[in-house]
Amino acid sequence: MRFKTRNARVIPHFYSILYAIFLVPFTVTFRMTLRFDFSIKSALVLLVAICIMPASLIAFALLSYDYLRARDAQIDSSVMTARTIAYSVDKEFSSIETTLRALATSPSLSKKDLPAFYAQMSEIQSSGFMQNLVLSTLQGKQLLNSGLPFGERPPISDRTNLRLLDETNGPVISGLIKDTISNQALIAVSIPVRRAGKHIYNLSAYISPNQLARLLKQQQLAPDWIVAIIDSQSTIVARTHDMSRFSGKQASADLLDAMKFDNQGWFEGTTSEGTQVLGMFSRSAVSNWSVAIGIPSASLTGEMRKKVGWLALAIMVLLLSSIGVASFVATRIALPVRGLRAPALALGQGKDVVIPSLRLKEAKEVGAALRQASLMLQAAQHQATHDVLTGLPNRALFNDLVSRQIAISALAGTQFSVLYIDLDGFKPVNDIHGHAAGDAILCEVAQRLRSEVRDSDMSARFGGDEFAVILIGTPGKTAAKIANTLIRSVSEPYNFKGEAVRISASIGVASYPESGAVEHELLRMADLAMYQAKDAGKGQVVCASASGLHLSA
Ligand SMILES: Nc1nc2c(ncn2[C@@H]2O[C@H](COP(=O)(O)OP(=O)(O)OP(=O)(O)O)[C@@H](O)[C@H]2O)c(=O)[nH]1
Repeated sequence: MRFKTRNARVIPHFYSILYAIFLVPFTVTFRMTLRFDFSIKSALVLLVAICIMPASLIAFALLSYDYLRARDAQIDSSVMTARTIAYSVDKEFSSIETTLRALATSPSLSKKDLPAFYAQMSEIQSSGFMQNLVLSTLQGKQLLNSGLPFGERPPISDRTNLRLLDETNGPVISGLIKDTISNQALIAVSIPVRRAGKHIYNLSAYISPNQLARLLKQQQLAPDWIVAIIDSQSTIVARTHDMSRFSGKQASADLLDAMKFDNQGWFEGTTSEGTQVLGMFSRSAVSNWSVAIGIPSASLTGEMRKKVGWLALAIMVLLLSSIGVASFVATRIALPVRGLRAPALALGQGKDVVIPSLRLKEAKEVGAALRQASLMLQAAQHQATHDVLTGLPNRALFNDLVSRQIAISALAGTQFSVLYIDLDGFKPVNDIHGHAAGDAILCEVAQRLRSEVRDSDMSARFGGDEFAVILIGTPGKTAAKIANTLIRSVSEPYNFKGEAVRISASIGVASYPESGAVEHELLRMADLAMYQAKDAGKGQVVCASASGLHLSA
């Protein structure tokens, strides 16, 4: 037998709840990730929360489901218990009826031998099972009462069951009746005594409600369960708790409401003393008496509350420890990633990229890529500003240096000179010894020029067989002397595959500020001077001064 319970209403929604548990957080998170920038830490913490929260909610849902199932089982078994107790009550009444029916057939009664019949009644009463037995007329006048000495009668007639006994063959069970002899509330079980089909007497047995309370005790019910036996008039007859207080009172309103339409079932409400209970009841179809069981809600949900408490604690610990681990991992990831900021900025500024110690594989890979990019950038920059063959600075870098030096010298009031160098007789080297020989000699020329000037000066190759030198802080005269030194150096023979190769150089000298105050003017003057040196027969030095171009001795 199943009862309609809350659980039954919950189960159809169970899968929708699970669906919502998973769908809602994931949708929210997905939208958040689209909208906001996350730090590694917040992303990991969020991830942990997303992983743990649905599992936690499922655990709570399963716990609730488990509780509802357990409550269902409790309801079913408690209704069965109520039915069993109601059956025991019926059996009690049935046993009394059997005794009464046997007594009603007594030959003493047929012979109207009332003393002998009284003796029989007394004997049954002395068994202790019944409070007393009464033989009365159809009008309710007591003829014999086993609770009184033979011949004595109570002052008031009991007419409780008379009308019913007239209509039925019994037994008729009264509610609680005030016994005029013992002054106790008792229950009367009455049958009609018939002879030749004629109703001649009524025979009743009175039992105490304690007799029924004993039945409750025999059931070994949980001590906090409040169990009551209720008569057909909804009056509490016996009870496990506070019987003296509630016996003879109406059952609680909640129980009466629940019993209005069903013979058995359950309800949630309060008992007569106001305890919140989960109540189960069963009404006997034979006697119309009921048994109600009230399980205090506190004891029913106590275990559930304990489990929920432990689960909440476990989830809290899991969540906090996971967030702690996530934070630690996030820091381990974020530190190396942040450590790449400085190298990236250095790369952008064209500075040396120094990769710090990064304890993360991916960050190390990015660091290595930054270093590689830095080297490639440096190589590209070198290529853009240097001559590929000789490695000397090219014209662009040289011009740039001249511009800067003009600015510096203008401020400092110093001088410097620029030498334009064009090799003499270089073409025949290519023609006679080949292009490779020409290349080797160009490199050697570069080397000689570099070695003849200071580190603070700079030699450059402009292309072909054209070179240039800037001499920092050097006035024109000194520059002319150095130019002659350079011609001597360049004119030294070159050894190419055992052969001595000879070339020379023509040099034009221009000095700042004498020959020009701006870069292009200064360089143009050096160029003109160099052509003048060529025209003067090569292997010469010509200086450009304010007064014109002069051959240097
Ligand atoms: N091997 C080699 N030769 C080059 C390179 N660049 C230019 N040349 C050659 O250098 C020569 C320069 O020409 P010129 O300056 O007229 O030759 P030159 O014999 O020095 O002439 P003068 O200056 O009048 O003495 C040309 O033959 C170019 O082909 C280079 O990178 N390597």
